[in-house]
Amino acid sequence: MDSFDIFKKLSVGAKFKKPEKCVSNLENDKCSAKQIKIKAVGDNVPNALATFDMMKNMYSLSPLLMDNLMKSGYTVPTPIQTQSIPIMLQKRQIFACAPTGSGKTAAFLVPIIHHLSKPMNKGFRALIVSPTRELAKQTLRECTRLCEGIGLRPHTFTKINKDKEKFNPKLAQKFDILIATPNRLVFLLEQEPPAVELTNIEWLVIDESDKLFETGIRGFRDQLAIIYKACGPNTKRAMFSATYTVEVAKWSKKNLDGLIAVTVGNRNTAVTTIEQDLVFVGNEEGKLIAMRDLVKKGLSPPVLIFLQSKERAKELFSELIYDGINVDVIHADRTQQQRDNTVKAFREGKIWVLICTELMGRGIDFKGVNLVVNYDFPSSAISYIHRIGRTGRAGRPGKAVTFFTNDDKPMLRSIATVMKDSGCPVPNYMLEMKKLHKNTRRKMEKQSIARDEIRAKPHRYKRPNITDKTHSTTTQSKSVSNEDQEKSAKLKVKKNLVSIQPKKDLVSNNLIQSVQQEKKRKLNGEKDSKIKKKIKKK
Ligand SMILES: Nc1ncnc2c1ncn2[C@@H]1O[C@H](COP(=O)(O)OP(=O)(O)OP(=O)(O)O)[C@@H](O)[C@H]1O
Repeated sequence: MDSFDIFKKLSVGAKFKKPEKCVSNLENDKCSAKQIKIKAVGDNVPNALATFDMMKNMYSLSPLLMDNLMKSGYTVPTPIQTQSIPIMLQKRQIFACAPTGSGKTAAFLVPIIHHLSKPMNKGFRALIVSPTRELAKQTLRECTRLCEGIGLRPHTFTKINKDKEKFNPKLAQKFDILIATPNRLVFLLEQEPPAVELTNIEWLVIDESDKLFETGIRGFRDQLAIIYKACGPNTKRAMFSATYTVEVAKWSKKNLDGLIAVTVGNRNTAVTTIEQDLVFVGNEEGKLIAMRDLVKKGLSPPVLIFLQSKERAKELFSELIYDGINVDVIHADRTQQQRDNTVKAFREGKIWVLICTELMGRGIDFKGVNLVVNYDFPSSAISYIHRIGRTGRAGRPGKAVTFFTNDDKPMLRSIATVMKDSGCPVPNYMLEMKKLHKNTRRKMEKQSIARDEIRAKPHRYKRPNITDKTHSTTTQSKSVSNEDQEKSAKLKVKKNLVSIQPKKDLVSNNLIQSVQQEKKRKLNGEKDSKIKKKIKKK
């Protein structure tokens, strides 16, 4: 059996055309080695193509687009790309489900760029809807990279104050692809006259489709209905997500003519390259101790820590900032500019540990995140899959640690099941726990658990008085002199910096430089005033 036959065998349900030339080439070998399982259901499913060259030959992809793919380091299509690109190149509507970090963004961008082919001055001809502004900006970056030299002009709205938004429809003539959040788009569509024109949209992509189909008070679903209505009747639609929900599947089947549903791997499982741990921490105090324990044992930045609310994210930030960790926090209360700066600094390796909320749970592609910590237990298995999917992307290894307390036990079974399905060992008792009724589970998913404030107990960990000049991050007794406190603080900072020393091959030079700068700064005793300022700002 040659490599292509293996690839074919592993790709259950999809139709393949055996390539003439590339049976034994490296690209097909790579595909088969990854043990791909692709399922494509629909009438006349186009053949999955194992190389970009095959796509180029069969669909005349432009040499510029091919160059841009190579420049991005995309030498072999990922499994979702092998199947969804040909489907969209044949102008078929698609509902696609593929694991986190598996290259879904390029899977829809490549065919769209091919179809639009060149600028037309007709206004927006493709629309990509993303649930968050951070994800929209990231998609814009990838789109701009893939459009280089082709002349197509992608755009996302950047104005921060909605009242001041003066998006002139005439300006839209200069752009071809719009990437937007539903909130902003609906706001513009509801102006009198509408401030954005979507009648020329040929392709509409709903990224993170299951998120955008969630119901709520003026939920995404209502906004999507307004967006659909504003697009022309001949718009082709494509739905992409890492997780599958029956609602979206049903909706797509009913509303998308000639639909092809594509699933890569098993539905709603985590990526197998992520090592997953569940840690019982007893209570809130135990979480902080466990977190500090992780730091002590040595963290390999970049690290993402998820909390259930912005209030809790701020609280944890106020604790960890004293531990000499290069940490920052991102949540919806921060200004757009602050959020952008934080994301940029984390991407550049200037921040090692980023505390965040669900806002960063979906779609965000930070290169080489080594560890995801679920400080607060995720509210659903779907949320768990997306959160931990920020690591272990594009075939890289990653690690996820999830803390749980007695309060989290009702939801433990569903997370343990995800872990087991992705090949991680889990104690049997977790899998044997009582299964929640669907309605109870849904209710619980919508409510956040009321948790105690994140704050170290005074007898165990004395929070330093931030008005003191020489605060320490260690437990202090009243009798300890200022001099001793200062020494101890410096030692602690030094120890922490050593314990979270990053691995050279995994992080940028920037990161290493900032480790050294930080070390110097901390040891020079400049820490207090900066920390105070930082906390005030957040
Ligand atoms: N063909 C390819 N070869 C190598 N790397 C790729 C390829 N396609 C995409 N990537 C890279 O894989 C990473 C993940 O891609 P992307 O963000 O599109 O994943 P995703 O499937 O949308 O994930 P999520 O479900 O979390 O949104 C990115 O860093 C991207 O640059």
